[in-house]
Amino acid sequence: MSLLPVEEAQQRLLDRASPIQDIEAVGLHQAAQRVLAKDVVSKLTQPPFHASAMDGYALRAADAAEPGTELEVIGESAAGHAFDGMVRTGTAVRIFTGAPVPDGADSVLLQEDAEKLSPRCIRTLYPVSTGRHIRPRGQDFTEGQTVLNVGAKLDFARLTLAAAANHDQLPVYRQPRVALIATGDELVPPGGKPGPSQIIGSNTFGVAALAKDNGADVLDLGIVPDDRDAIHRAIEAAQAKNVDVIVTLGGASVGDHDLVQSTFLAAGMVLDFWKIAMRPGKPLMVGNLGTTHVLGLPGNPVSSMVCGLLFLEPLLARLGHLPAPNRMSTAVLASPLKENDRRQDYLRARLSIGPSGERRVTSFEKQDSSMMNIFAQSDCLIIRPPHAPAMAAGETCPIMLLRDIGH
Ligand SMILES: Nc1nc2c(c(=O)[nH]1)N[C@H]1C(S)=C(S)[C@@H](COP(=O)(O)OP(=O)(O)OC[C@H]3O[C@@H](n4cnc5c(N)ncnc54)[C@H](O)[C@@H]3O)O[C@H]1N2
Ligand code: MOO
Repeated sequence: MSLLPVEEAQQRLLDRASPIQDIEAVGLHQAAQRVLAKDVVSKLTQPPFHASAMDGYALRAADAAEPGTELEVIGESAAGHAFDGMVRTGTAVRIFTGAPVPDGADSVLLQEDAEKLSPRCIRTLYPVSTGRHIRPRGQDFTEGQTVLNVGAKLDFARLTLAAAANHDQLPVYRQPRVALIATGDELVPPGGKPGPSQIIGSNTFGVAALAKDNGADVLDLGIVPDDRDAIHRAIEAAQAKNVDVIVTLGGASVGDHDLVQSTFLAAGMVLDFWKIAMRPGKPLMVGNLGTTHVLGLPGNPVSSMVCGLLFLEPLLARLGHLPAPNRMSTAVLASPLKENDRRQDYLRARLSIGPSGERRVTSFEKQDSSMMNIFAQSDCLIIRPPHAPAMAAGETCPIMLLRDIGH
């Protein structure tokens, strides 16, 4: 099988994926960052009454046209406690922010603009115009109005609007369910004391975090040894949970102990493609087990992270009705790059801001795909297309952002 170009591999993966249609109703706290499955129609009008925007006095603007007018204070309207009388000429009602404006009043005079002569009498110091400091009923939205559309991701602002529109539950699409299976006899979980020839199985945590960032519900099936039966049991465990995606970590290459592909094939997986013209990440495998997407990520930590960014992230976005995060940008090279070979290269690199405010990028000298320390220090990946010619410092190159500068 020849090496597949990255973009073609991404397209083939996405062509097979369709957004999840299952809908569930969840409480508002659970709804944060989820995607709306139906329009949200307001159940009430907001504000539900003409409301004061300030602390002061509700009155008739005509009474306050001339500063120095004395008005009788006939009552009080506070938030949650309306005044149910009528404001007539020559009278005012003490009012507080958020309180209903009493009948008859058409404006609110700031308390700073009034002199309190006695508990029942004020003198106006400034004129006030009609409607001043009053939030009209329905100014924000009205009952029956569509305030949010299907497909909206419920960020903090939209969630607050949905709550204000009197919804305590919201219909959202089911999150994509992702099972993670790390394979390798050498792997032990973090926190213990690795024996001779053992290393820490770390990739799961990064891939899980990336999947969660992209809206997934993650099931970590732990570490399984390089053993067909053990891998098969993990596949069955994933299937029992009806996951949408199974991600394996390691065992994707061609060694005698790389058993992932053969075990999945024996379990019925239809292989879509294997081996991509990219570095790192060449042995990436993609297939389908029934309706479940299978992503076999290489074991080298940087390879699995880069494959996660390039393949798992857009897949989860598609399944979850979201646009894939746009990580693409450009930067000015701070140091030259040599010509590239046939694999699309993703060079770990650091960003800085140049003297004219331009974004400058410096690639790390060492690019070994096992080096997580360098990857974690990288702000971006410089993209080097297959056979890209050498580039001089000062030229602009495409990059893929890993995080915002300074984070
Ligand atoms: N003869 C060839 N050998 C290799 C090729 C090839 O084309 N021909 N490809 C190389 C490339 S490129 C990569 S990438 C690796 C990936 O191989 P595998 O996916 O089979 O990965 P493993 O062999 O299982 O592991 C590689 C490396 O990563 C460590 N590892 C594995 N899982 C984890 C984990 N969950 N957390 C942390 N580290 C992990 C593992 O111990 C190995 O050191 O194959 C090359 N070989
Ligand atoms: O493609 Mo591998 O991921 O170079 O180490």
